[in-house]
Amino acid sequence: MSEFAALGLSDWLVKQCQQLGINKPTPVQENCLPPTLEGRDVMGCAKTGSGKTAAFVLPVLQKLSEDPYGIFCLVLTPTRELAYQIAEQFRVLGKPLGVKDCIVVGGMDMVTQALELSNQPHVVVATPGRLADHIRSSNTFSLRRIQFLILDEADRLLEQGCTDFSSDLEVILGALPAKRQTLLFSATLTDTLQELKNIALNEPSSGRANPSETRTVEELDQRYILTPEKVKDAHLVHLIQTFTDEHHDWSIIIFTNTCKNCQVLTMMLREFNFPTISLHSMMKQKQRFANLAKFKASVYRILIATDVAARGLDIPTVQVVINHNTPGLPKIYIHRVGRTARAGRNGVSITLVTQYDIHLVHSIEEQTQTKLKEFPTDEKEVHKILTQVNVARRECEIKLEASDFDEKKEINKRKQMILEGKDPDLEAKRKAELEKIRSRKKKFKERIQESMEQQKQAQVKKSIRKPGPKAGPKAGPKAGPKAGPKAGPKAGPKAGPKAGPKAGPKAGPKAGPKAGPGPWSKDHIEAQTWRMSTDSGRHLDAAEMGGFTVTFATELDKERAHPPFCTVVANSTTIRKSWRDVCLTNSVIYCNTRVENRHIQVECSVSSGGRSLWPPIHR
Ligand SMILES: Nc1ncnc2c1ncn2[C@@H]1O[C@H](COP(=O)(O)OP(=O)(O)OP(=O)(O)O)[C@@H](O)[C@H]1O
Repeated sequence: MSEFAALGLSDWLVKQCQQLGINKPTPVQENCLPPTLEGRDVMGCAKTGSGKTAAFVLPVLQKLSEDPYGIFCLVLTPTRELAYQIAEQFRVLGKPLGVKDCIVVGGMDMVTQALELSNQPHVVVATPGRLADHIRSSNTFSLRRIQFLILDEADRLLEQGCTDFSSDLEVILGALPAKRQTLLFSATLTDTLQELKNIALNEPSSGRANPSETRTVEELDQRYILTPEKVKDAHLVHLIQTFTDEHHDWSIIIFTNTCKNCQVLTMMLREFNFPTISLHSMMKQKQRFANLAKFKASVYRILIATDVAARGLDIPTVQVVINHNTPGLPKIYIHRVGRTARAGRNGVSITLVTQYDIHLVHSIEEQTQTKLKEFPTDEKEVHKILTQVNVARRECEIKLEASDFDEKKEINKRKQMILEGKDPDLEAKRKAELEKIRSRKKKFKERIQESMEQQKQAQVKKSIRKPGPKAGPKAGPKAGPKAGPKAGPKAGPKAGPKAGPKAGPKAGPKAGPKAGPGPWSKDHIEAQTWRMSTDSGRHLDAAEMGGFTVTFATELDKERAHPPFCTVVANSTTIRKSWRDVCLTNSVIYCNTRVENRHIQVECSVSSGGRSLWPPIHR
């Protein structure tokens, strides 16, 4: 007797399995088949590529063959591609039974789906959003008699990721009978265990093989490459070149974090003549299916995808998975790398890690209980192509910006809002209002910070003015230590506006009256000068070169329309600098003259379009 038969599977199904090369049950099938056939709820948690789909398809088909009617079974899954893959398994394994299935996913014609649903299919495979739409809008079908509810990638369906299924699930669960069998499957069930148990209603049998073992398969060689962000693409091109040179029949999936990045990388790799195709949620559904079909048929050997392809896809030819970005969550990593090394085959995963992602690698290693090994690369070769690759990428980015990619994104967003019953224009208005409030708050905060900074600087200035050993003999008779016992307290905090003229022998008439107490007075400039000198440890040099640090970027930013000019008078020499120069020198204005004394007299003003901008109080 075959091992499948020993688990309680009917002869016709055992034969069907054998025809498909499924001879010996995998551990998850061994654990899940008997309780499902007994009528119990089941939670099947097993590694990627371990045959979880057959673990629920086989018992459902057996039960269906005993009492066939429609709609008998509902399978929910997070992605459209996965829905088609599951439906195919029902069709292939249930061929002798003539199983009628119906796929209900977004991006496809709703009327056709409604017609198919009303024809009482045996099995409905759906993504939650579209099925909930049908339940809300139509009464031509009923899910009240279903025997099986299956949540594939159950943890994804329950978590609140970028797509939140919770409200759709509520609608769907409300349309189902309480008396049913619920089967929950994923390679990463642990995080959402309690919610899953609630959905299962009856205490579910756990189909987990061994909870303490590693969470990725042994056949997977898990590697990483530590790289600076800007060398990442060169590493990617080099890796693909190496793999395609060495293996003609290998397929590669590259995961990246955004649709735009996916598109840019696809364009860039095509520039290097790699047969590349993409899969992301901003593509039309028909295009998504077509691209996946071409990749499965090895017409294209490289698929660049977002996490829309991270779960469930079963493509045996995939030998390599490259993570162009390190996944933020270990479970996303587990699913991504699980696209290779499936059903006992070998595979390699390579994660490109920047210095900022090292902590992510640590948590991946902790969760998977596997240490990632470094992938040996020829750095010299990578650096040889660095400029070429980065230029190609930039060109592709420019091309994409020139296309209507961002516009399409907006249109898709609007469509999504309309589907969710929201008014896109109203939402846009609300968003703009929110943005205004946020920016007002931000400006307010900045102003407070600025004034605090000014207060601090004023204090620094006052403390500098205190006669100390550094002000020394050059600071003039009154400010220096020789000024006698009274010099200290007078030059101290109470010295205020008078500190300017008394600070040194060259204080001169110009500096005197204008050196008011306000934050934008030239005293302020001096304070800044001193602060910069001491901070940078170039106390004397800065003064000798006549360098003055002036902090006015926030004030000037508002005036970009008329490029402002900055006029500095240092020891009677006037220099005029354009705003651009000031920017380029990091707000340090350098005088042309060599200054003999550290106590330089400075006047600084900034004007724009004939108007004086700075300092606002004194000029
Ligand atoms: N008992 C078996 N013996 C050999 N191959 C099997 C067996 N059961 C399933 N398979 C094959 O293993 C492959 C992976 O199966 P499946 O897609 O169900 O994995 P999975 O556990 O659902 O993976 P994932 O977690 O990535 O969704 C399929 O190609 C399937 O046909």
